[in-house]
Amino acid sequence: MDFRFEDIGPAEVKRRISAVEPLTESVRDLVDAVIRTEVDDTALDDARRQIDDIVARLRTEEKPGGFGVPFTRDLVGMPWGNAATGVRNAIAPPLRPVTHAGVSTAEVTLGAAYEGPGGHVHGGVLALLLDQLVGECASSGTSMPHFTGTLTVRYVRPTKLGQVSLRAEVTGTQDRKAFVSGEIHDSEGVTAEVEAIMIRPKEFAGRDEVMAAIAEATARD
Ligand SMILES: CCCCCCCC(=O)SCCNC(=O)CCNC(=O)[C@H](O)C(C)(C)COP(=O)(O)OP(=O)(O)OC[C@H]1O[C@@H](n2cnc3c(N)ncnc32)[C@H](O)[C@@H]1OP(=O)(O)O
Repeated sequence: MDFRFEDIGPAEVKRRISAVEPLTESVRDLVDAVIRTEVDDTALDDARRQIDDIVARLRTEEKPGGFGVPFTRDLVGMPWGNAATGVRNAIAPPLRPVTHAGVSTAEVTLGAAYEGPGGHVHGGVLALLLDQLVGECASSGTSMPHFTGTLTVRYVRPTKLGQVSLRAEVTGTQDRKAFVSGEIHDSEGVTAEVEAIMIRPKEFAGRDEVMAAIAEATARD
């Protein structure tokens, strides 16, 4: 598992997010524009050249592999490359889950980039968002990371592109397992339901073990 530690606090986290997030939003907008544009072939080719120049500039300094999940000195995770929530990831819609009293919720707008059946959301995207939400729900309930063991999605009916809301709740626990139920709604009601078995890996017996795993990974870097 790629854990790292960075000796930074909330002000530096905020600065880094505000520096990169506008770029992520612009790239998300770019993805949408490439899908929907009706400009001619010359304009498409011109756009490609300009984008290739920008990519080359960004790649002059880059990390190997993925972004990983660095932790701050307060043990706050920074999963900024995460496919569902990452503040650096233009593929992420992004999902912004909020957990209160054991219930996780999120509202997100899914546009052209998330299409599967015409005018409707791709089933894999719905599974991605539900997976993330049940993960955050199980993990925030115990303040310990839980990974997805089994995720069962029932697609009730097609989900219209546009705004959707998600909800997840822990329905039971047994040793290192948390059982989580959830659902997705579009403007006309429930479109998908999920049942998940989330598991806290045995190496994470408590906060001390998580700290040790982060320290070990940081020392390896
Ligand atoms: C805040 C963070 C939010 C992140 C959200 C992101 C969610 C994700 O996408 S996580 C990525 C996808 N998931 C993974 O990659 C997980 C891959 N699998 C694993 O790492 C391991 O198999 C793991 C951690 C799930 C279980 O391993 P381990 O801790 O060794 O389990 P093990 O000791 O064999 O079994 C413990 C219990 O879980 C059960 N179990 C094990 N695997 C599964 C499974 N896949 N499904 C259901 N139950 C399982 C066992 O039967 C056992 O139950 P019991 O105690 O009743 O006998």
